[in-house]
Amino acid sequence: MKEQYDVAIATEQEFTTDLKAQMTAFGLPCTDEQAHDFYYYYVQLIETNKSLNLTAITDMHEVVVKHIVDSLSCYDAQYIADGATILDVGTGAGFPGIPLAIYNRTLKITLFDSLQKRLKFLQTIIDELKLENVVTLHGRAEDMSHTDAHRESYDIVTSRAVARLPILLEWTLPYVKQNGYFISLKGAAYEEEIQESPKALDILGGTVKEVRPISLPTIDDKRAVLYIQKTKATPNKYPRKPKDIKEKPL
Ligand SMILES: C[S@@+](CC[C@H](N)C(=O)[O-])C[C@H]1O[C@@H](n2cnc3c(N)ncnc32)[C@H](O)[C@@H]1O
Repeated sequence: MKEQYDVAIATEQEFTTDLKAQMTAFGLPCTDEQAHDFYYYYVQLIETNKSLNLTAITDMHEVVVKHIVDSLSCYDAQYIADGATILDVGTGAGFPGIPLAIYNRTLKITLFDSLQKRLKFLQTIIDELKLENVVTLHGRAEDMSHTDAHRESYDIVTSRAVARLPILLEWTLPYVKQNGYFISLKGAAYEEEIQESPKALDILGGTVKEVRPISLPTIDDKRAVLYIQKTKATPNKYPRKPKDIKEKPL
């Protein structure tokens, strides 16, 4: 933890210059207002990380590229229309939900996590940045989709770094409205994970519409965004009990 206490916080000018450069390199223009909001989020992330485990990434440039630009790498109006309802499953410190909410304030985003402390941190960001388009939801992904308020209720579900794809599909697809999308932000093993998933996709009603390899500015690693459409209803018995999902993935 000592290291985290010593992390230097960049000035707003340093942060904004880098953020705008990396977002432009990725093809996403960034306004001054958005940059200002992202700076506030970055500072709070680093400050709060001293007492609450939020992220292992604390270097300013890495926060810009690996958290902010990476979160926005899934943003595409072809899939994410203005005003869309989005559930971010396993949002943690708010990725990709908060960057999407700052980038497009018409999106109606629910930040969902099983850890209340992280949601409390996110509520302070929501309040301070007046993100009227964002709410938090506390619970387990496997439980809440059995309630009428949440089942097949979201245009889009997003998730980054939460579970392997066959498990994640059982957690997320029940929340997606028919014809909506589950958008999965994945790391190096994405091809292997897709190969593990045909049975889960078939049972749960998902179809892989696009696998988009992502190349982030200034770093050389393998990642992709998967756009998975909900093409038929998920049978009511899914998701199964947490133990069955983990021990017997579809
Ligand atoms: C590795 S973090 C990833 C956080 C964030 N999405 C990111 O990319 O930085 C995984 C998050 O998923 C949450 N999580 C794990 N299992 C969950 C479940 N069954 N239901 C809801 N959230 C869960 C954890 O509390 C944690 O905040």
